[in-house]
Amino acid sequence: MARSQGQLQKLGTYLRPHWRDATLGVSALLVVNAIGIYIPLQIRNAVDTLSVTFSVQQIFSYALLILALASVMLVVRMTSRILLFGVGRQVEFDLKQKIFNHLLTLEPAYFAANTVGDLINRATSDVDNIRRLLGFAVLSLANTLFAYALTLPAMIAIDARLSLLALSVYPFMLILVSLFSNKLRSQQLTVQEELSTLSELVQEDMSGIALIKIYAQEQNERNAFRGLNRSLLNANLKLALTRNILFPILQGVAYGSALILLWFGGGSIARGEITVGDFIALLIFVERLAFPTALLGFTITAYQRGEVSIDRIESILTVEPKIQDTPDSIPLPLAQVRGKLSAQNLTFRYPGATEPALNQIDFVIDPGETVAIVGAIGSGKSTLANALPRLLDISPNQLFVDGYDITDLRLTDLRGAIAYVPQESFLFSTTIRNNIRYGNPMADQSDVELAAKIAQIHGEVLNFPQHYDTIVGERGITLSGGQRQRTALARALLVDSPILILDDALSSVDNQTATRILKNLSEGTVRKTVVFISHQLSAAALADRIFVMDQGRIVQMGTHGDLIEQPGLYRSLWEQNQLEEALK
Ligand SMILES: Nc1ncnc2c1ncn2[C@@H]1O[C@H](COP(=O)(O)OP(=O)(O)OP(=O)(O)O)[C@@H](O)[C@H]1O
Repeated sequence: MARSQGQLQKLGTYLRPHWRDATLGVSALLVVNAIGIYIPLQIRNAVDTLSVTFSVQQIFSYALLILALASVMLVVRMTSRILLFGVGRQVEFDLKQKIFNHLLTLEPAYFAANTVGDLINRATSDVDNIRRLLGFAVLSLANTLFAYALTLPAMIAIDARLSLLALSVYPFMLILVSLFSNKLRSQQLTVQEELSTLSELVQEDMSGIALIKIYAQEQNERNAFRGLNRSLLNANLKLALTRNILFPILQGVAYGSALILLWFGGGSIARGEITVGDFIALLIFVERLAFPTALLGFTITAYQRGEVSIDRIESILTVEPKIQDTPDSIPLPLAQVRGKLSAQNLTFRYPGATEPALNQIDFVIDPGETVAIVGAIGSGKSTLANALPRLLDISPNQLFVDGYDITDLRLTDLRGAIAYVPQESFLFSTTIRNNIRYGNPMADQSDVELAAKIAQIHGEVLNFPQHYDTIVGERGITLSGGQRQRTALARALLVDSPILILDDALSSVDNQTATRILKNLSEGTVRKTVVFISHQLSAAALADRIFVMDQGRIVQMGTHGDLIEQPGLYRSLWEQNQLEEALK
């Protein structure tokens, strides 16, 4: 009960911004129902008057009145539908906006724990359920309520006994609908599931088309598709069968009540208890109530489905971002950032992990210094790169920018001070120009080109069909791994932040080009602080200093010259690297 109250309150909050439209829509329904009562009463009067004294003029004036009323009812009904379905659509818009905005506040770890498919499902199907609930369900609930509240007294005023007899079959309609609606719902769900399995197969096969051809698996894939497509067909046929059974039965029940009325009403007319006009009015009233009654059953199902969806949506909206500003966050304007980075006893453990990914790390990196971080796979290099712009939930007093604890700094300022190129270079489906100026959309062409030149991609962009206007990504041309990485680097260079972190961001670029890029970076007029994470030791060797990581710790620090003099991990990595180079 308390849960249901909570859901109703939530519905109230969703509706509140649109209360005017909702109230107008519901009021319009009241008018529709009032006219709906008035018309049968006029028909009764017409029949009764005309059976006593027949006149063409009177028929004409009754017909005109009924036509006018029916026209008004039509327009008001349309208005109520436009308003109420509009409210559903508005709430759908608001919720989608709210979910998307909220998702943008959450840290990457949240997305690692929740699949994108599930989040998209909540933002589409669940929001859709709420839209239906607020459009269709509010409309039908109000309609049923008004229909009964106005029609019942009018019917009882004509003949209470006949009215109750005629309506006695309607509870069966409700029971039938609620019995069938559970079945309809589970069958609808099966159809949706079968459809998404089929779509997943198509999506996967189209992405892996080269693999299918290389392994000559076309026939197997065809068979798999046929199997899934058949399951979808079966699910659709079952759903159609249930619908095709239910709707004629409902119609039958409605006719049943008309039959009862005929049976008992005939006698009442003969005994002079009601007039023929009364009888016709009753017949119309009973018919009027059939549709809202059946709809009530579906409304209850829509409400139950909506309740589940409210829970699923609220479970996203109530997640508190772990990494966010506090009222005491300190601003750090870009112009004041010097670019000093330091760590004190930095330790970080991923949720559920037994070993820390970063273990008691200490360092100081001076403004303008280029530091390479090298080490074995899984030694914690990317974790350190993610920790600096606070993409991970780092505890206070461990990491500092210009002496400020990063957890005290305003997030936009901290991230504005750091340009970060992650391991996976992600490009949006837009032009190369827009990809490069993603962090600075107002940058002009000369800035875009300068960044592209430093990142050693400019020459290749000029060879593309539309140069900087070439569309890349899913809807455009496919760039090679190295081209993607250098485009992502140009994007980071364009924002011109004093600190640049490259997380293995040049792994697909050949050693010579990587070395040239690193030289470009260290030769700028205003030197950036560069953290260069790499497995390419020949490029890393150019750095001012090298940090060597092993199992979450920095085990060695120094210049390339110093480090190859000492026995240790760096020297063995370097010797291995030299051997590999010689064997190439
Ligand atoms: N999201 C995560 N959840 C749990 N453990 C993680 C997560 N990301 C990384 N790890 C673990 O943390 C450790 C450090 O990983 P990290 O990616 O920082 O290493 P790396 O040195 O960058 O490796 P590589 O050179 O392969 O990029 C590894 O043991 C890894 O399995």
